[in-house]
Amino acid sequence: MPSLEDELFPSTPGKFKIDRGHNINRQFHRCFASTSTMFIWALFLIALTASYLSFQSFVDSGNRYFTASWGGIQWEKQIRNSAKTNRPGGMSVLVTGATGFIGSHVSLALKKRGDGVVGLDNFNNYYDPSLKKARQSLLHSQAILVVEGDLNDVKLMAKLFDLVAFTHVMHLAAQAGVRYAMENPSSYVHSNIAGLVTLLETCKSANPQPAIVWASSSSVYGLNDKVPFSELDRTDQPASLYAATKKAGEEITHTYNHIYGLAITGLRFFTVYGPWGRPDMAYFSFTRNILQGKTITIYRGKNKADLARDFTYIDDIVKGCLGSLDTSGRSTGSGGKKRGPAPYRNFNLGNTTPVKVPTLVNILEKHLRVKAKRKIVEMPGNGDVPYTHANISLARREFGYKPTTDLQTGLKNFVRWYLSYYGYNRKDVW
Ligand SMILES: O=C(O)[C@H]1O[C@H](OP(=O)(O)OP(=O)(O)OC[C@H]2O[C@@H](n3ccc(=O)[nH]c3=O)[C@H](O)[C@@H]2O)[C@H](O)[C@@H](O)[C@H]1O
Repeated sequence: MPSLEDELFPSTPGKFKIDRGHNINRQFHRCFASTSTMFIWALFLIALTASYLSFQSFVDSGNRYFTASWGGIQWEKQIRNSAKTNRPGGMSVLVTGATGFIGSHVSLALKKRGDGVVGLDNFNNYYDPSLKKARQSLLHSQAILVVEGDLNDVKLMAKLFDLVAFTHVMHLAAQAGVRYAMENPSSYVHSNIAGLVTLLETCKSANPQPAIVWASSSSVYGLNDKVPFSELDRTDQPASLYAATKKAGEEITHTYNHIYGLAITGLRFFTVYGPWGRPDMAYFSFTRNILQGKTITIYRGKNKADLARDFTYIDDIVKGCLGSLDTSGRSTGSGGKKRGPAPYRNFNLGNTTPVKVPTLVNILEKHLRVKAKRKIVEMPGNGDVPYTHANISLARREFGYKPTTDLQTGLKNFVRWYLSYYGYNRKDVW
């Protein structure tokens, strides 16, 4: 069987071998053979160049043939339909991370009140992608299209803005998780830094420029020990790479606001929980392990102090996101040029009531009616902070943010969802 190399480079001299017995025709044959050889070689070179160029353009078309499923007239129509608003003065919002926990809830809430929504998500496997697919089905049932693609795909991002004049971007796509940053640091740089910059570059060039609301994190307060955390407190002591990339995001967004006139709001979320939540988070994995009779590990801080979090319920966070979008103000630039100052804001979105982690476990035990097997260990030095506590007066003043769900109620809703989603019969548990 000929190798690929043999096929690409056939042994041309053999093909034009001259019969040495025909002397009269020798000159003619030699001449003919050399002309033909040159001709064949020329053809061959042209063919080779053409194949190289077409291969290059195939590769250049953004790897999308290999990795993503977007493009085509039908797809473009679906994007435009999904982005259509259904109320006077409605927004057209690009939601990144749309099949994530917060992204799916915010997308549904926007659609429900008549805003147009186009989702974007790369469906990565940081946690079970089937949960993301299930959230996608939910969005699909409400006529929200989620494009499968990566923030770093410059061509896709530009295409989306070619198709729709988005008024707002709700940027929730990120590599989440505080402790995972020690396992896979580059994924944080890829999504939270490079992906953010690609998004901002796209938004800066868009005409009109959208206003941007994006997910920062309570983790930016890092080792700050002044409580409750206020937006005026220092955020220059991150305790994890995750926190450092979120803090960097705040600095990067400030730059784009300053240079290009993009209206930008950063939301510092405080340990968000609830139905359709993230399986990597403590309340979720504790629930799974308690139900499976497995031991849960509870971290404890210095001097045996319990860790505490300002756990914030998803519905309150959704209200905060919508309030931020509604008050975002407008970007002022066009054609990549700033035309005047635009709003730049950062808000805490927390619950204002920190709860100790062992108390969270007590509440789960009560709702699940199963006793947890607990193992208490010293907090490993992997990026955790001992406690978080939000001062939310700024968000309250700007858009009336007022959380109303306590941890008891929120976890009850979560447990109800968990049991039904994973097919538990209540009798199995109680
Ligand atoms: O507010 C944020 O900005 C972040 O919130 C969330 O981080 P955290 O507050 O660390 O939440 P989460 O992991 O649920 O741990 C909760 C508590 O359980 C403790 N914890 C955790 C795991 C375990 O096995 N044992 C344990 O005690 C643990 O020590 C901690 O005290 C998001 O994940 C993050 O993406 C980001 O959004």
